Amino acid sequence: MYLTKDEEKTLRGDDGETLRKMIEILVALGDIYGADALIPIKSAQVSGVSYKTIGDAGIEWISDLKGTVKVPTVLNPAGMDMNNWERLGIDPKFAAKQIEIINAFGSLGIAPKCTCTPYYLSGFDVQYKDHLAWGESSAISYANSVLGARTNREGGPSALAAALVGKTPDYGYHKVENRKPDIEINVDFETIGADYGALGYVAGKVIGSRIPLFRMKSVPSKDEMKMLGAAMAASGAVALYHIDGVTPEITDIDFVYEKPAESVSIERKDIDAVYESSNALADGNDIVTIGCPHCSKAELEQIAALLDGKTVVKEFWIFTSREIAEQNKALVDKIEKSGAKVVCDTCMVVSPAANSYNCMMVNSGKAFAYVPSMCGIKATYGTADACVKDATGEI
Ligand SMILES: C[C@@](O)(CCOP(=O)(O)O)CC(=O)O
Ligand code: SF4
Repeated sequence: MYLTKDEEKTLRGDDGETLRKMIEILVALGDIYGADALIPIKSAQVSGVSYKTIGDAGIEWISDLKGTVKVPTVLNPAGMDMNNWERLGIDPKFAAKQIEIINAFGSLGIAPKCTCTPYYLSGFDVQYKDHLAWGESSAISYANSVLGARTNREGGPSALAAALVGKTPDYGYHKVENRKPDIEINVDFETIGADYGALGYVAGKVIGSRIPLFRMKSVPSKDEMKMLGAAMAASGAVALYHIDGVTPEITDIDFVYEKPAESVSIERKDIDAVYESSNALADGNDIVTIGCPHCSKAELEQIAALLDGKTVVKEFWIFTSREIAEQNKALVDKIEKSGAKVVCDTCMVVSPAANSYNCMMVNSGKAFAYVPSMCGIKATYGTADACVKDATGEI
């Protein structure tokens, strides 16, 4: 891989041991995947933040690093709400470790913004064709597909290396020739709300790590595309998808591609089966969660309206970023008046808070895929409306 004189100096260790180690990671990745150079990135999002997922080895790795990130950088959700961790019953020993992790990232100049929806944050805007180094699979999918930006699926260390160096190796999804669709998915029926998470859950299993081109009857909103992409990245490994007539790259006349050779149709009954699989768990949900990925303002508005005048009869947690919660205090108050809890910086999957429950109801195809494996508890699937009805004891 070609390196500039300055990059060579960094690799020799002239800029210190941390930057030497960081550029070494980038060069190794570039060599493995055939990159010809390092390219500047506009922002980074570092996953591997929760003590639940990185443990003591992760703390040690981050704590050894010195320096300051060169681009705006945010963190993926941590294992707890950093301002209010007692509320969900987090063990103080876990909290101490989590605070240590956030402080270690802080000493590298990374603000404690812990979210999988960095694209909602002010000062973190993403433009079409921007190069990024993001780590969380739903955020990557949203950036590549809905925003038309360019990022590979970075692991925790490579996203942090890119943040500290300000560059990433130019391979994979950074190259336009690797962004062409290679499977067509036809969805010839109307879809709305949680249908998109169920569709992503079904489609991800068919697509694997390929790039789908959806032909859809309905036009999804950005929040619906967020749910579709998150689910496909969890049940499959989809990092980029196109929707005919909707997403920016496929509607760009300069984007040259051929009709994919393989074409698959997903039927309404495939989506219904996701909702229905939940009925098999007869003993009921003892907790309901929404916000995988983190809620937008519009999603908080929807939950607040659905909860209006009602009281929850079981734990109901709604996850969002701290910035969205702070910008929408009235909505948060409205939701919490019902007894539901709006929780920041963390989520149902990366926090240990839900581990002691038996069965969680979700409106997210991604959470539906991950809650059983990462929290060791059962999951049921329903619309936001059904989640609210379950939490308030109406069904
Ligand atoms: C499950 C996930 O959303 C969060 C956990 O990952 P991490 O601990 O932040 O690396 C990661 C992903 O799907 O990319
Ligand atoms: S599991 Fe869901 S809420 Fe948690 S970080 Fe991933 S996308 Fe976000």
